[in-house]
Amino acid sequence: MSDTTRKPIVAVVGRPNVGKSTLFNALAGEMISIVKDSPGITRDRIYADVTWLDRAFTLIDTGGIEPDSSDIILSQMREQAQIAIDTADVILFMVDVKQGLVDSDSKVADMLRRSHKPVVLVVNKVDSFDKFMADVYEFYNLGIGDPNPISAANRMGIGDLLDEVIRHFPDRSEAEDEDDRPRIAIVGKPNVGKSSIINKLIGENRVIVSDIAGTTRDAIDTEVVHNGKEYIFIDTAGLRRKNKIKEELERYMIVRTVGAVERADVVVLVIDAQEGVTEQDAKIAGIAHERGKGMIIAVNKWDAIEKDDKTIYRFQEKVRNTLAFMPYAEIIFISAKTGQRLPKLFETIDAVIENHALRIATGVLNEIMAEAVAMQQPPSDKGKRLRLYYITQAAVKPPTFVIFVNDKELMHFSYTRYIENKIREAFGFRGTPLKFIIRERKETR
Ligand SMILES: Nc1nc2c(ncn2[C@@H]2O[C@H](COP(=O)(O)OP(=O)(O)OP(=O)(O)O)[C@@H](O)[C@H]2O)c(=O)[nH]1
Ligand SMILES: Nc1nc2c(ncn2[C@@H]2O[C@H](COP(=O)(O)OP(=O)(O)OP(=O)(O)O)[C@@H](O)[C@H]2O)c(=O)[nH]1
Repeated sequence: MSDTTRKPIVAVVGRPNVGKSTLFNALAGEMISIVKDSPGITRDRIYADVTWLDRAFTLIDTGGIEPDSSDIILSQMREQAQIAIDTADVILFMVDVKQGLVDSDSKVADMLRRSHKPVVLVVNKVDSFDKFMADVYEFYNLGIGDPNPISAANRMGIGDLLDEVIRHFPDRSEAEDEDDRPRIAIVGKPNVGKSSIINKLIGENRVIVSDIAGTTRDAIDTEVVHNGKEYIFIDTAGLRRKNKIKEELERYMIVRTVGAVERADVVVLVIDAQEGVTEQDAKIAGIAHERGKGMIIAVNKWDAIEKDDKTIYRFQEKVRNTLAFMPYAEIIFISAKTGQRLPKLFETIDAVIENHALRIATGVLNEIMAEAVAMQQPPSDKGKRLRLYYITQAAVKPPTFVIFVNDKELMHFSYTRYIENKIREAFGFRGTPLKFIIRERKETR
């Protein structure tokens, strides 16, 4: 059974105007796998899911704004590069053959080289290989390996580039047995209390806290031992920066969140009880939903608001409405300050980890489906009735089911949802999304 977590992350870094967005659009436009069931989530160009050959990865664009002085460009490129170093498995460093080699490129290249992360150097705007190849060689001076010439606008050289990128991905078989400790990402807007929660969890459990050796990225990973079990907490705190414009801050938040969520099994989305649930929270939740992660919504600072006996239900209803695309999410009301219900948070994390990796035997699944079909007749169209032949669980993390039917067109979303509800009634699966793949099989009788 396959485990569908941990897609590699590829981050694009480069000066303004080198063509990052153009490359992004070329890759995302043709190869993006669109996830259709996240209503209310607008996808901006900050990240995209890309598939090349048989490998899927998440592409992140760390750039965005157009500063006007070269000082600002350099400092912002450094920040972009740092984010890429922190979150990516492979960094695409993009330069422009028309602008040639500029000083800030060299400085960023030094930084990337020191990180020891795999870097793929992309030289864009090579619209004619004959004409510009001599200029491409100049970029060997950056000292970060072979330049890969492309023309993003004309979609030339992109296949070779992707081959090169994929070559640097961690080996799949190695990656699988590398580490089976559950990974929990703590995500949320700035200032909601992410660090406070992690500190409190660590404090209460008197644990070994270590910055796990290796790459810089892991510096934000914290090992926690609770009841004799080991967990890895992935922290996205510390995004508050001075003098940042709102859009820019939002981009950093999303990039960091995608990076953390991608590496996690379970996501704890922290919401500030004082502020209530917001669209920004929904955007962050959407990232976890699209990636099929286990989901816990922790409403923090519960100590700080005035309450009567209905407050909790009203709050819960608001969260459910705003995050209506993830009815499976667990909700818990906590206070990092007083420690209220933090032990419950650990219990919830344990339960969600278990549900996210739960496997159900095929025989039992088919019994449940047969019962469900008997209780509510499948839909029909133009005299043809939907028939459900067989169901089996094909994967965990998240639990993924394949249903074989006579005609895919007849399998309406609402009937799939009905089957899903029956499976949830039987097995719970609280806190985890379930995926359904509908396959057609010829009439057997
Ligand atoms: N000739 C040529 N022009 C290109 C190519 N790729 C992109 N451009 C042009 O370069 C300009 C900048 O491209 P963008 O993709 O917006 O660059 P960017 O790196 O995303 O820029 P920022 O958003 O400022 O970071 C646009 O005018 C593109 O049309 C290419 O392969 N050849
Ligand atoms: N009243 C109350 N205040 C809290 C609670 N948790 C955190 N705070 C306060 O909220 C502020 C932000 O807490 P942090 O833990 O730094 O929040 P964060 O989400 O890590 O913030 P960033 O680093 O910006 O991402 C601090 O002043 C905390 O003391 C809580 O449960 N109750």
